[in-house]
Amino acid sequence: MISAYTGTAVQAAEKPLLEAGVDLMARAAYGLANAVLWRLRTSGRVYGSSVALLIGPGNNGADALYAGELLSRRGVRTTAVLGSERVHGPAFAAFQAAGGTVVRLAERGVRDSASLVAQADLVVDGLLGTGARGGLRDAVADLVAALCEIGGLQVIACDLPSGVNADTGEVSGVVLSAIETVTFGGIKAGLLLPPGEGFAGDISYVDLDLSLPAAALERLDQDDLLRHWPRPGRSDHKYSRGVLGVVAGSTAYPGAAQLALHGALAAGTAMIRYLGPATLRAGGLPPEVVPGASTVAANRVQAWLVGPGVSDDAEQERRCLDAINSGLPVLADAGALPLLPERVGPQVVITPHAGELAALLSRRGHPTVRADVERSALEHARLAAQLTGATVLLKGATIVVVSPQGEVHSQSEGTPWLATAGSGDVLAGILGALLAAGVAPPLAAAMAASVHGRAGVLASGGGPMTASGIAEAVPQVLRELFEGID
Ligand SMILES: NC(=O)C1=CN([C@@H]2O[C@H](COP(=O)(O)OP(=O)(O)OC[C@H]3O[C@@H](n4cnc5c(N)ncnc54)[C@H](OP(=O)(O)O)[C@@H]3O)[C@@H](O)[C@H]2O)[C@@H](O)CC1
Ligand SMILES: [K+]
Repeated sequence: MISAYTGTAVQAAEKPLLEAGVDLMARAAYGLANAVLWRLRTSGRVYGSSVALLIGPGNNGADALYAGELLSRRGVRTTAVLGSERVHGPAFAAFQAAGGTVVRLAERGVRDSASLVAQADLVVDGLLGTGARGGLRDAVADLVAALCEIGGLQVIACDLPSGVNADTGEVSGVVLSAIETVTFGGIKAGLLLPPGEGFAGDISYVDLDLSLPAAALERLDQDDLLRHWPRPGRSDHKYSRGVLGVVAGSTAYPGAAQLALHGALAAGTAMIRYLGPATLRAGGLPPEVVPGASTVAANRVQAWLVGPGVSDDAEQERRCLDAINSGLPVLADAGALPLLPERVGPQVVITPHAGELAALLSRRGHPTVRADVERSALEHARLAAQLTGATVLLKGATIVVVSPQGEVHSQSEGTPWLATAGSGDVLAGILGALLAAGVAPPLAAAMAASVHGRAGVLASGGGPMTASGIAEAVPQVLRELFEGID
């Protein structure tokens, strides 16, 4: 499990150590300098290479300056570009004493400073850290915009990319994309949330031995999947492993039902009862799927998966609603989302993409557009969980899961190739399988996101793939997971 924290929590945990005289900044700077040295070494040389340091007014800038001091002493040509009048005095003095060059943005101007920075082998972003309020401003924002336009820079972010909110991953204004973020004391939640994660690159962690509180966000790893993924015991039979009821598809969208069913079967559901249009029941179903009784109430199942491909079909919509109101664990996706009652219980999971989440919030009196959700995903997913009472899985390159109790997970094992029609239906199937097997909604949602991403990577192999291919790859992902386990 990877745990991540708010900036405030990390700062609070630093306080007692700082009061006891522990030089945390020296440890942070040492970690940052080592990351830079490693990058320089792997790209050819340390001695005589050049590093530009972008320096802000606070302790984030101080970390970068102290790292610059260490780099200068190793023979690196360092240039600090001071973004503001204010700078951490002792760090600045140490940097200068080690022979670093200083450039003031206000004197040198944006264009000149940008071309100077762009000539460096590596750039360290020490403009803003956990003390930031909002994004980069004024000439510093112009400098970063100019650097983004030049492009191709090798940037290492100090603690977090400046302009990314440490707690939420929200991005304000312009942000330099890093190849690596060296983060101190605790991984900041914003580094594992969209859109911030997209700017962070690889995350390196410098341990400061802090006593941290409960995590603000958790990300499952391979061990968590192995520990929690349901596996049949010797005495299990097809009913005891959990029966999934599926309400999916319509005459207009038969494929979505197919993909959701494939996803659920691939993820290990032993018994599926399907409710849908006669045309689909008559021959278009995978042979393993059992046609269910026509009403929701007449089917004995442990969980429901409703909504994929449901469109303009009153009978299917009635079934979706009955399933949502059944009190059983239920995953409501796609066509079921507009049918969601005002409040539901915590056994309900909804799986919107950004546009669907915006529509859901707008229907509930919070006018929202897709771009709002994309800019601050966590905030909007959290609001939806609070308003509906459901666990929310927000789809995207980084998937965010928020439970109505406020638990937050994020997963990003996937590949951009996963953005393909039907991919979400397969995800719904995987998640439905876990709910039917009795896994609690937030954990089920995070595990489904993880396995869906891994299956996408396997199916893609670096190239295009189909949604069916994702479902076909799921058993292989699980086989590799269980390898060596009895
Ligand atoms: N304490 C320690 O020993 C350790 C600290 N650590 C490091 O410290 C970092 C946190 O340091 P920090 O609290 O100084 O915050 P940071 O973000 O550097 O600067 C805040 C300054 O910027 C200003 N400002 C705010 N928003 C702004 C904006 N949008 N645009 C422009 N300016 C803005 C704000 O101004 P003010 O609020 O005073 O007006 C304030 O002066 C943390 O990320 C980690 O790197 C680690 O080394 C571990 C040990
Ligand atoms: K930074």
